[in-house]
Amino acid sequence: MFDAYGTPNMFTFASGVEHRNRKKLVSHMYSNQTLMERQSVEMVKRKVQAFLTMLKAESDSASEIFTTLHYFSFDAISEFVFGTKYGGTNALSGNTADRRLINDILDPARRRLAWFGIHFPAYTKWVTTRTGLVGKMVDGLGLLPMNKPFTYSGIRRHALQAFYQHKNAIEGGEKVAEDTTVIGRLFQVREKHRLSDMDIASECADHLLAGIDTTADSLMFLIWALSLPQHERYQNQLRKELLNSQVDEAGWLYPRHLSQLPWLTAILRESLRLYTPLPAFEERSAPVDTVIDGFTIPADTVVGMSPYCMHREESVFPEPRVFKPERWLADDGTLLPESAPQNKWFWAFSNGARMCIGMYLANAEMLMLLAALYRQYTTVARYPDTTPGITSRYEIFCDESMSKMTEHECWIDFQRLSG
Ligand code: HEM
Repeated sequence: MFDAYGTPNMFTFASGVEHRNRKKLVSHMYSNQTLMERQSVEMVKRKVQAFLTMLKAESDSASEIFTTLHYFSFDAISEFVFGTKYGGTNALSGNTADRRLINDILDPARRRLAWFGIHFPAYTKWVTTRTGLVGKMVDGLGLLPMNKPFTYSGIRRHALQAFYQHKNAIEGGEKVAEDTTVIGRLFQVREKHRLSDMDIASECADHLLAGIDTTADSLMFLIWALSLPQHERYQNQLRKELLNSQVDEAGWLYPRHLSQLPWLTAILRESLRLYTPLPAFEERSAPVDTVIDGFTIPADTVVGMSPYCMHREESVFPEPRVFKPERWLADDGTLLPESAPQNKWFWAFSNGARMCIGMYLANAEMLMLLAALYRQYTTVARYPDTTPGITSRYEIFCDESMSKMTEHECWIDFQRLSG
């Protein structure tokens, strides 16, 4: 589904070898070590600062956090993939064209398109790629699962334009593609690994798309959950922990310390457990017969696991529908060890060879934003009886214990702490 410009990328390669070779080219850029050492941390700090500035400058509209957190994740991932000069966006600081690109994902018809893409891939590919007279006929006969423009088409256009800007700049002798960006890294290795223009463009577009909704939706559900009256004690606990933590001279918590703060990490884990933004079945198949736990799985059988189901396994997560961050803490208040069953069943970023490459980047964005936000603000859900809803593949995903839901909308009142 996420081929871009008709060219497969890491996410869509069916072959394990092609997938592995491509992943190796960029995986070190996404490692925790590299992210913490490089300017990425500074980039995330700038985005967090821009988010807080927007909260003050546009306090009315910034309260709708489905949208504003998309600006945050979009600006962060676009700079990580493309840098600041060509392709990095400025939605947080008010660039209207960049903000408009987010509208790309709002049309509910995208779920019908996703359903067709999964169940009738060949048909969907054919009808959605017709142009000219045939394209007009396909459209006129109502054969398209979704009216144009399709989901992500504006963002894909933006990514393609950024690719050509880089290419032209490099050919003109300009040094723009530093090795700190994904596109820079791919241009560096393109000769050795025989990457075509569209290989690079498709890979970059996919990383851009993969880093927007996921991070924004996760943050939205977390802030919403912490802002419900019944969870006030967790918000207070988090704030206490943050205000007691060491900060640098500019008032930032040290990024390396963030993932060791028990309440911050426990709240993030619990939110990703209940509200993982990709809850659906993750399909896998093997080219040879495989024996797992004594069961023979014939070659090419599609198997999979769903984070939604794994995260609601009652023997591991008692009262699975309840938001309980303390389930991630030991009796002495420290975080559970990595070997604890809860951690083994935690599947928000998947696992194995195809697991999320952006996990550490997403964690850095989420932890830094939450730490800065809850040191300065209290948050209250404006409609505490209403869950926000997001699009996950072809389902709407929301908190199923609430009777009301609004899709793509979440209102939070931010109150600045005095002092
Ligand atoms: C909270 C945020 C995120 C969550 C929960 C998440 C979750 C996931 C999951 C579950 C997968 C596996 C999907 C499958 O196998 O069907 C995945 C893959 C992937 N994610 Fe993320 N993701 C997040 C953020 C990011 C970010 C910021 C990036 C930045 C580039 C990213 C890039 C990718 C890529 C490229 C893949 C494909 C990896 C591969 O095929 O080897 N993700 N993600």
